[in-house]
Amino acid sequence: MLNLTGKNALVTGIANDRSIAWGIAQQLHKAGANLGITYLPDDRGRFEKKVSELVEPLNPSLFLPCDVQNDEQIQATFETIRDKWGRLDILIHCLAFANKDDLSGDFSKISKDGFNLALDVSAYSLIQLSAAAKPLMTEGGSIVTLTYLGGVRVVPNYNVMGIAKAALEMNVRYLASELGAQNVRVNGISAGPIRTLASSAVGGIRDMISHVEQVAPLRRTVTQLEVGNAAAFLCSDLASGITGQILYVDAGYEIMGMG
Ligand SMILES: NC(=O)c1ccc[n+]([C@@H]2O[C@H](COP(=O)([O-])OP(=O)(O)OC[C@H]3O[C@@H](n4cnc5c(N)ncnc54)[C@H](O)[C@@H]3O)[C@@H](O)[C@H]2O)c1
Repeated sequence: MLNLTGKNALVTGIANDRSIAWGIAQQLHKAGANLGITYLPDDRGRFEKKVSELVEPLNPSLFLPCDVQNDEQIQATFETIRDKWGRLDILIHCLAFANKDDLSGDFSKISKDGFNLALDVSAYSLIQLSAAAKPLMTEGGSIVTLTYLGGVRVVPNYNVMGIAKAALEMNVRYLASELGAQNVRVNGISAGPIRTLASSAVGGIRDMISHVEQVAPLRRTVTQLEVGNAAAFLCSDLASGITGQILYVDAGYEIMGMG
């Protein structure tokens, strides 16, 4: 039985009701986890109110601002977890960012600043959040991040995010190797394309989705809740022997040699 009762889970990356992190948060809640939710704070307050209203039915016991480019906010987030929860069991890293200019057109035009930004937010952040989580995962734990096929194959327009996802997937392996000694498992979910705020910045996302719908074995793409189910599984004792892996939740698209 998939049961996360008594587990403290921090979920990052909810922007709205299309977010993959929202699908994950709902399934972790359904499995009984106690949730902490972070949102991206900004001067325009784009997310705080919207996300707070969205997650209310899941009764999160923590709701905190956390921009992964802000070291003080990361520190404050994990200090609050230590003070309020004492222990962390689950960390969901479900965020990424790149300039729109670097998500279409010629790959070779990616700027150094655009490269650094994408890698910092989308890949380095997993290292930083895992380092902060490590001392709090005193009874073992599970860390799950979100990746995409564009990190291992060339997908038109994915460009700088492809490099970021390649780095992220390698982070999963190195972190799994280090944290396994304290029974913390680290895995990635490689999700099929889903329409979200972040994916709308990738050039030609509609074409990518309709292509997957035509050629994936299941003849469709996946939903946020299906990704959430896989995340809940990876965070549960049912996955106690699984670490350092990338699990494809993509309606089977990854196996196809000709599309
Ligand atoms: N949508 C897809 O097709 C798809 C497929 C595979 C993987 N993914 C991955 O899933 C994850 C979630 O993306 P999504 O598609 O749900 O889009 P989304 O826009 O709903 O989520 C992206 C999140 O990243 C957050 N974020 C951006 N910069 C941040 C920062 N500096 N600090 C903290 N948070 C920040 C945003 O606030 C947002 O909540 C990403 O890693 C994305 O690459 C998405």
